[in-house]
Amino acid sequence: MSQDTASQAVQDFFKRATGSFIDGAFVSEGSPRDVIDPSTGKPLTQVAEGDVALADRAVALTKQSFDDGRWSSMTPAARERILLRFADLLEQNGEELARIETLNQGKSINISRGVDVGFSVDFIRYMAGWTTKIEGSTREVSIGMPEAAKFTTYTLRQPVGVVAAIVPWNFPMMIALWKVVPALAAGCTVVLKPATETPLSVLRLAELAAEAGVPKGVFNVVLGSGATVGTRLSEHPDVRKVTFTGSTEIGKQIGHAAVEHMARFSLELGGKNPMLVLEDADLEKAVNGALMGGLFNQGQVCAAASRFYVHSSLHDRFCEQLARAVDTMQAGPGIDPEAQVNPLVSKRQQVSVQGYIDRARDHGANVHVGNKVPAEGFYISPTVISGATHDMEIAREEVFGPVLTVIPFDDEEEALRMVNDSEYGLGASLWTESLSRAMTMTPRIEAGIVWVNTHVTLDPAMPFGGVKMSGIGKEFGPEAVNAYTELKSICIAY
Ligand SMILES: NC(=O)C1=CN([C@@H]2O[C@H](COP(=O)(O)OP(=O)(O)OC[C@H]3O[C@@H](n4cnc5c(N)ncnc54)[C@H](OP(=O)(O)O)[C@@H]3O)[C@@H](O)[C@H]2O)C=CC1
Ligand SMILES: CCCCCC/C=C/C(=O)O
Repeated sequence: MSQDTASQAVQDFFKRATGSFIDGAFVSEGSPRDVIDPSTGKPLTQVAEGDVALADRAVALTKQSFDDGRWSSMTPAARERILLRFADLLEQNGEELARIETLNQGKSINISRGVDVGFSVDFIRYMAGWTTKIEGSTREVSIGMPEAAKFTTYTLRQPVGVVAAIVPWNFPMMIALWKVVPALAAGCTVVLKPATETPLSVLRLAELAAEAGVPKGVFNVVLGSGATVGTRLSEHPDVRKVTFTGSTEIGKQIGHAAVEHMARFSLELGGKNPMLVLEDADLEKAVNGALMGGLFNQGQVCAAASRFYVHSSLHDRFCEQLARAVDTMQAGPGIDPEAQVNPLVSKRQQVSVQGYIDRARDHGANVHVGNKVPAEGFYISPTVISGATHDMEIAREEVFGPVLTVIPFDDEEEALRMVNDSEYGLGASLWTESLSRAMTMTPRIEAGIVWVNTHVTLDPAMPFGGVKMSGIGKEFGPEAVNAYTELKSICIAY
């Protein structure tokens, strides 16, 4: 698709996408809301937001589409073919989707093309394969009464039913797919609520899923606020599984609401992800890793590196090289592929991140602010903080912005203690040239994923999800599909 065609396709889509996508069509009723371009702060388009009544209607249709078996009773091979077609359509319309994501979220078009679209296409193809590989097992049992009857037992994995997916604004389309595709692969039907700020790309996804052959009503998108639509979806008695990515605070509320009706839930929550740079690390690799792991998507990544424990022999050079790098980065809208610094998603996020930086300065840390950024739009210049201590807010709380906080250490045991001294446990990285140190230290780090000499490297086959306050459950791999199934035991006497 040429750039001009893609640009025209985006404008046509803005006209069509008037609101939620339910039972195969856009719904225009509801309260109008401007969708903002973060690079200007001005409206891109407008959508109608739904309310509790629309959420109820969407759940009812999603339940009907599960109960009548239009999806769950299809053969696994037929579902797999539809999901593969969905991946093909995403790829064919990739430039349009990437533009929608960049215009709405603010991120670099390079990330939208390579990650939000590119990774998603690979992810769907990987997950489609599991559709035909969902397995139970036979079990040898020792049940008594051998003279009266013999027994055979086995397990079945069956789709859990209606899934509610509630997703954030940092990777609106990709994180939605991380939930919708394994759920569909398992035979579930899905109602999805995007973040208020970023409703657009998932609406286009829903259209493409329908075009690929996902039957009407099997994948619905309801727009609306977290307080109304989000709360209703998480407490709705017909929802059998809630899957959420976002803040720990809201994750806890969703977990409590789901437990009220014993719905299953998975929570992919915040992080305060450490990068531990040992004395023998390759400094250049570690600096590049910090820039990538900490500033990718303007640090609006749950697994972003945000606290850096660096051996004191490397600390000053590490900080200097980070500072030099941020001083040269050019800011601009995400749609400009040359711009290395892009706006954050919203004014709210800009204000929140700036607050963390200002308070770190007030608490006595050294704050090095990078190259200047435009006054219009929601920009924050990449910032390197040194001279902070491990107990300061900036070293403990999730900032979710382009802020790198560097803390020196001399003793590896003390560094490991600081790494683990966090309520979070999503991702962590260890930087060392010693295989032996890597093998010894990685099991001791409290995180769902530990990288060595890399950070935020993901693959659809590698389980992803945190420990402690970073969440419950895993995305990716066969674990993700199994998380949308119930395991049933069958026991036959004969
Ligand atoms: N793990 C991650 O990837 C993410 C972590 N975060 C962290 O959270 C901070 C705040 O971001 P924020 O956008 O407020 O995150 P939230 O957790 O509030 O939002 C995530 C999603 O949950 C919805 N939601 C909000 N309240 C409820 C509710 N009571 N019941 C059900 N759903 C709800 C939101 O809807 P709505 O948009 O309408 O409020 C959105 O769709 C960030 O600074 C960051 O630290 C944020 C996003 C992603
Ligand atoms: C595939 C490269 C990076 C993806 C980043 C994923 C972030 C997830 C999240 O914030 O939840």
